[in-house]
Amino acid sequence: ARKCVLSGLWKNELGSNMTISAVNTDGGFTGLYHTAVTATDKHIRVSPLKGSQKPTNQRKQPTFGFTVSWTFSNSMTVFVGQCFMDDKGKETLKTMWLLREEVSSPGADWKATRVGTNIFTRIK
Ligand SMILES: O=C1C=CC(=NNc2ccccc2C(=O)O)C=C1
Repeated sequence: ARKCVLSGLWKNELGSNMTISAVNTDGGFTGLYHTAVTATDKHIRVSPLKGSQKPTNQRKQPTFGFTVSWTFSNSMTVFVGQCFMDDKGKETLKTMWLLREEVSSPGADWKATRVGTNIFTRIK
């Protein structure tokens, strides 16, 4: 199939894994994000994710967004990107993210959000 599908198991260049459930008819999906980032020494590093993608009946390489609510910190990350498929059928999720940390006061708001890129490739 020439369609790039979000459901399944993915890993990013940090070594984090994410599992995305079946995408429902309105493009919604949920999943679990297992971070490789040792942000804290806590062992629980699986966090829930929720997102949506553009339907693939019209699109072959849909855009999507999802939010990870980290279970081990007061931070939140939103990812936005597109699902690409190369001519060999290999799928890649090219994303940018915003990581919002909880800060103690509005005066610290300026330093609360980080931005970056992540590339996810399919596992198995
Ligand atoms: O409280 C925190 C601090 C750092 C975090 N880094 N993980 C990420 C941040 C952005 C993109 C990917 C990841 C990842 O874990 O793969 C997560 C929660």
